[in-house]
Parts: sequence; structure tokens; C-alpha cells
Amino acid sequence: MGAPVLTAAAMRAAEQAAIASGVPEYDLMERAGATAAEIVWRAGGSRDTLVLCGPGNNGGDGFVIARILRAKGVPVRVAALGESGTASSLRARARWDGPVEALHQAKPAAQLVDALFGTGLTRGLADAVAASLERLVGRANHSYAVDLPSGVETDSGRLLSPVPRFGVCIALGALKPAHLLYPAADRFERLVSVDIGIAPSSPLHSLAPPHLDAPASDAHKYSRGLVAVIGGGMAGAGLLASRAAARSGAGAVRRIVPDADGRGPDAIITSAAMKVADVAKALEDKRLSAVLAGPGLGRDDGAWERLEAVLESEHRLVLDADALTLLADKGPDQLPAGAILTPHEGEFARLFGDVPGSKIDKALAAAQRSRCVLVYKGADTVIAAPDGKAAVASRGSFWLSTAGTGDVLAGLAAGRFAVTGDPFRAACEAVWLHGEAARQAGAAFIADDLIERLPAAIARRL
Ligand SMILES: NC(=O)C1=CN([C@@H]2O[C@H](COP(=O)(O)OP(=O)(O)OC[C@H]3O[C@@H](n4cnc5c(N)ncnc54)[C@H](O)[C@@H]3O)[C@@H](O)[C@H]2O)[C@@H](O)CC1
Ligand SMILES: [K+]
Repeated sequence: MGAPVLTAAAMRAAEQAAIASGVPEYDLMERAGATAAEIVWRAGGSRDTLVLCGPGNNGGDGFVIARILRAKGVPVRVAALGESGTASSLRARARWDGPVEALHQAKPAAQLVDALFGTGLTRGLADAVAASLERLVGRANHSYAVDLPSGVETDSGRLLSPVPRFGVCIALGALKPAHLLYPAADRFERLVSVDIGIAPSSPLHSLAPPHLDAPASDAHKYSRGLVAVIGGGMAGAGLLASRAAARSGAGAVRRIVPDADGRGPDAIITSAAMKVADVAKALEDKRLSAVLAGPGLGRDDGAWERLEAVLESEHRLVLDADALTLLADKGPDQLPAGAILTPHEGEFARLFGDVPGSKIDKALAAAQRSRCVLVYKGADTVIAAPDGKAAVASRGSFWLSTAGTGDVLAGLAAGRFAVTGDPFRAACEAVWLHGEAARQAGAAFIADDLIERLPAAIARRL
């Protein structure tokens, strides 16, 4: 499992639990401030520093940071936005014995620490405040956002007002959704998460690198998982998916397509299934461990009939692309429980409509409604299970925004589903391997290049 991700409310509850167990609230602020100050100090030594402090506990952290840096000999100035309004922030401010400037009059410094707002932000910053922040961050050579960049909404990652781009974001106590969800996750270059002595637990996690197994000594191609990919009019998409499934660690891949076109690696068996009855017959094979439908399936009546045969087959299913669009048209109530669904934003909206909340909330609601594992794709991909657990993959390669990468992911998900039999685990493994293959591929790659890198990505996690 990755690092726990806590919403603002969950973070407050974790903080309350720590306080109830005997840790004074102010101690948490001192720890948070001291740890953040240490990070700034190690990176920057005695650079000229400006700390911006807001009215809440985020501002309190700022006063602690300023005091500790100054005690180390760093030239520190503090600029505050109004008076401190919480008991702990008042205490932290009282312990700062330097002057406090007004934010709008503050002069820039080489190093900027933003402690204006954190998880308590409820609305966008006033225009003048957002402008000051933008000006001061823009003029600094090094900038740090304490807990969150001021102006982002903790639970959704939305920008409530314009937010400049920081060098480092120091997440206090636990990650929040805004550290992983875009656009907020793009408002800093580097993310550092620090322990402040509370033990957060959450059904939400950042996506962790998987632990994969090499085949056992008695393994054979069927025990390792036989994957069927149901093709249609567009052979290329189905081929990409089939080739990804073949390099996913599964034992064998079979393409079931209208015409046996002889394309693809020799290791992939291509069977011609002209009629729907032929598809149904091919799906009677009890050795099948997972079936993928969608990439290149088509959207005509013939495609729907082929998909119906898949839905009736009772195999482990991965549904992507055209399969999702067809289901959205013909009735989302036919989504088969226990499947993996891999929609992008458009497909998600077609299938589930306008679901309220953050991307995580949306994915969880859709998973619960469909009783499927959702892989809600994008620069931030959310994997959600019907039981309420979710993993968020973020900060991956933006070069993945190219044709065919979704087909590769779908094939990989089908392959991992065939290997593991567990849809949530398979989806997490597939998303991680896909991201790792992209990291290894570097820049300007095409979807085919990802497939070549899957064996190396798998080898890293054995
Ligand atoms: N939860 C925890 O365990 C800990 C939290 N700490 C810090 O406390 C922060 C949360 O503190 P708070 O809950 O006090 O919240 P914030 O300090 O983020 O800000 C809340 C204050 O700003 C006001 N406010 C909200 N939006 C505003 C806007 N657009 N313009 C003007 N005022 C606005 C609110 O009414 C409230 O007074 C965290 O981000 C973190 O930095 C740490 O001190 C230590 C431990
Ligand atoms: K902040």
C-alpha cells in the first residue's frame, strides 16, 4: 500500500485522535513547523527568507518555521495576513520576537515560505492576496508551500484562486487529495511528506509500486493466465491491447477477431470469429482467466452483439473504450459486477453522468454503483473499488497523452487480472507498470514503445 491520503475532515479527525491520546495541539504545530524548517534549512542554508503567515494554524506553522530558521542564523522576515485567529497560531506568533510586516507591503526574498492557508481554506484568496502571493513566489529563487499551496482546495485539487507554482510542497502529517489530483498537483515541482507524529489511516492511498511474483516451478501457460481480447473493426487498438496483455506476465493471449488477419506476434493466437455465435463459442473455453473487450471493438450493432456475448460469459472482464460507450448507450445497468472498467473522463461522464465531488469521490461512487473496479484515467488516475478503497496515481509522465496508451493499459489490466484474479490489485499493478514503462520510455514515445518496456518494468518489481 502507498501513503495514506486524508481529506481535510479526515485530517482533522486524525489530529483530534492524537490530541485525545495526550499530544497537546500546540505540540503538533511545533513538530510540523520544526520538520518543515529543517527541510528548508537543509536545502537553503542561510538564504534571505520571507515567511508568509495566514490567520489559521497554517500561519501558526509559518511562525514556528520563521522562529526556528532565525535561531539558526537565517535572515528571516515575516509578513502576515491579518491577525492570528486560533489558540495555537496565537501561541506560535507570540513566540516569534521579530517584526511582522503586512502582506501587501512585503518585499520579495530569495527564499519564500507560503504558510497562508492549508487544509482550512474554504474559498479562494482575495484578489489582492492572490496577487501578492504570485508576485512574491515569482520573485523568489526557491519557494516552499507549507502543507498545501495556498488557494488549492484540499479535497478536490481545484484551484479556488490563481496559485503560483512552488518549488517544493511540504505535506504535513499525511498526503491530501490535492497533493495528487490536478490541477493542484501541478502547482509544485517536488512533494515532500513529513511525519508529525500522528498515525493517519485511510481507505485512500497513493499508488504504491506493486510486489510481483515470478512464475512457480510448476507453472504452465494456462496456470499463468489465458487472456482473450475481443477485437472488432479497428485491428490496431485490439492488437496494442493484445501485445500488452502478452507482456503483462500472463501465460497466453488469444485474439478473437472477425477476420484472422495474421497480424501481431507469433506468440499471440488469432482466432477468426465471424459470427456472434463464434465469439460465444470461443468464450466457452473454461481455461480463460480474463477477457478484454473494448479497444477497437467498434460501436455498431455487430459490436454490441459481440459485447453482449462477452457480458454473458461470466469470465473476469476488463471493459474499455467502445465497450464503455456501447454500455452507456444501451444501458449502464448492464455493467457486469466484478469487472474492471477503464474510462477516461468522457467515457466516465457518458456512463455515470455528472457525479458530485472530487475525482476520487466520483470514482468511488461509480465503483459502488456498478460494483466494479474503476480505473478513472487521466494525468491523475484513480483506482476505486466498491468496498470504498482507492489508490491515486499521480505525477506520472504527461507524454502518456498519446494515441493507443489506453489500449495498452487495458491489455495490461486484463493480463494482470488473469494472473492475480483480484480486480483491484490487478488494476493497481497495471496502472503502476504502465506509468513505469512510460518513465522508462522517456519523451515523445508511442504506445508501442511502452509495450517493449513492460518486461523491464515487471522485472523491477519481482
Ligand atoms: N491537522 C493537523 O494535524 C495539523 C495541522 N496543522 C496546520 O493547520 C492547517 C490547518 O489549519 P486551519 O484549520 O486553522 O486552517 P488554515 O490555516 O488553512 O486557514 C483557515 C483560516 O482561514 C480562514 N479562511 C479560509 N479561507 C479563507 C480565504 N479565502 N480568505 C481568508 N480567510 C480564509 C478560515 O476562516 C480560518 O480562519 C494545516 O494545513 C496545517 O498547516 C499543523 O499546525 C499541525 C497539525
Ligand atoms: K500554505
